[in-house]
Amino acid sequence: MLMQQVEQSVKGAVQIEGLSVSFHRQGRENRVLEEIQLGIRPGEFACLLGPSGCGKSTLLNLVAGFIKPTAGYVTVDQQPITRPGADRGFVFQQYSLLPWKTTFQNIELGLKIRGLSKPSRRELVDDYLNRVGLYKHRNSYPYQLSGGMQQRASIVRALVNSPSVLLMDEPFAALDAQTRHMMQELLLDIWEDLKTTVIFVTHDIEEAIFLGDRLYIMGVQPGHIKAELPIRLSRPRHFDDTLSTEFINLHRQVFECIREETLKSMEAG
Ligand SMILES: Nc1ncnc2c1ncn2[C@@H]1O[C@H](COP(=O)(O)OP(=O)(O)OP(=O)(O)O)[C@@H](O)[C@H]1O
Repeated sequence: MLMQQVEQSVKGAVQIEGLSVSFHRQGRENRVLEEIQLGIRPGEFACLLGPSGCGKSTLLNLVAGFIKPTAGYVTVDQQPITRPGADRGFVFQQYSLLPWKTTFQNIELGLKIRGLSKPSRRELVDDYLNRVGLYKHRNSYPYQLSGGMQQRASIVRALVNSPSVLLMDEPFAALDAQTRHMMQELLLDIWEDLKTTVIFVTHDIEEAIFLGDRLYIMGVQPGHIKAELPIRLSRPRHFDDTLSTEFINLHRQVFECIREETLKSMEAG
């Protein structure tokens, strides 16, 4: 059990109300998201799925506070989001470790900025590094790590700061299939300890069903929440679960829902 477990479980309520975003380019308005309404409970694992360009990353960036909405708002634990903050950790698709720092130094950075003492930083970071099998690579530089190892370090870097919400934008998309499955199981293992709220963007239907408590399937033109689907598969989940009839039926249901939207966006060119 990780040290931060207890304090995590009651934080991380995300509320999105009437959220719309438009971008302007060369005098033309591009309405990307319209009237998004959703509530994610503390500790919930929510997955955002939808065709390319429907606005998944934009929605995640709004929760992160990287961009501002045209209308509506996001709150985390009743606090309106206006900018990035330590209550939200972010894991990107691209490996984003600082190349001139070791694994340990990359992970401890946020703790150092927050003023944690050296022994406390070492204890916390090493605890996580052991947990994700990276302890012996603590003094390696990012170029010496595989893609999967770098993403494990990126996840730890986000979690070590005890965020209420972990935002993940296709974090495993660049990994090979075997590594991706291992990373999914590892992420669930950690999440089941910490119960941090997770919002996870993915293209991969199997990944979303395997990980999520709830799927938000987005539609296009402009981006909106088309369907909300609770996933009631028992936990802990294992890769074999993806072969069950229940899983396959859910997959089919989600596939059909996304296919309709993909066809719409293709017809619109
Ligand atoms: N900063 C920006 N300025 C202008 N347009 C933007 C900006 N960010 C996103 N867009 C546009 O918003 C739309 C949605 O993009 P977004 O990346 O959120 O979609 P997505 O569903 O995550 O796509 P993908 O699955 O392909 O990553 C796209 O048409 C994109 O061109």
